[in-house]
Amino acid sequence: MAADPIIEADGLGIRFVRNRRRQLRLREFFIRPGGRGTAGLAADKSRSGDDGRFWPLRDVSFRVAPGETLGVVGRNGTGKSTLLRLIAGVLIPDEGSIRVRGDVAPLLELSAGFSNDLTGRENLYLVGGLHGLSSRYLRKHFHEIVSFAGEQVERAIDTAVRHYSSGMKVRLGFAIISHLPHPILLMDEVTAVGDAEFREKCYATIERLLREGRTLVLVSHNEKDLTRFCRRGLYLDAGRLTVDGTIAEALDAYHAAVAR
Ligand SMILES: Nc1ncnc2c1ncn2[C@@H]1O[C@H](COP(=O)(O)OP(=O)(O)OP(=O)(O)O)[C@@H](O)[C@H]1O
Repeated sequence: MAADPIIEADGLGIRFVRNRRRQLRLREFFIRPGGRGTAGLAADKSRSGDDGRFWPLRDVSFRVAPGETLGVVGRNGTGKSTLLRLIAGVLIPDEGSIRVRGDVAPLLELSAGFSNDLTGRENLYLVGGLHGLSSRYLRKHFHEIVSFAGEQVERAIDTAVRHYSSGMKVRLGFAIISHLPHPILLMDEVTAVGDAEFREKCYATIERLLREGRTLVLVSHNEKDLTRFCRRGLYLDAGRLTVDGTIAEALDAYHAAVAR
């Protein structure tokens, strides 16, 4: 690989306790690039025990060069979303390390940063600001962002977000996050972002961002999306990375597992 990796996972592993979550609030992880080590966290390394501890992801190593497009596939519960959250810094590894050299635009949990009592306009400035966009930039692009989110959001931009439908929140969230200049895009199911018309707008936006050379990590069960956006594929099997190849190779492994 010629360029320095923009994402580098080495022996990455995380342990969960069933029904408990050790997760930072979204606001705490916003705009936090750099390495996240394991310092002192790997006390008990048992695979799983009577106490409900288990490893949803273990011994995962890979490198991603800038501009690569990576699809992560695997059956339900094999650790795909957990991997995205480790890259985003929402979760901290118990083993190994994950280094991310650049800011991450998390096109995930799109409405998670919103405060329900604030209006759409106020949330736009709040969430955009939390992600590092200046208020000057946000003022300049305000109409563009709001009009991307659609007429319904435009009409309700001075209404408290608690009165928005979940689709409206997702549309406003996507409109804001897709404005970030961050080099790394993380996505969980592109198709979860709304109705068919909005989805087409999202697809066009993602394609534009990829043409600009952004790096994409996409978790999806939708093969059309995976083959449309990703050249490379990781296949996870019960928390282990068993295929790191083209997206077609990763999907073949997935099909073989589903047929078993
Ligand atoms: N916060 C948590 N606490 C405890 N267990 C969790 C937590 N989050 C996920 N899990 C469990 O960890 C495992 C991996 O979950 P993950 O969401 O990463 O899987 P996935 O491959 O993304 O699944 P899907 O395809 O269904 O979205 C699953 O067994 C899940 O039930």
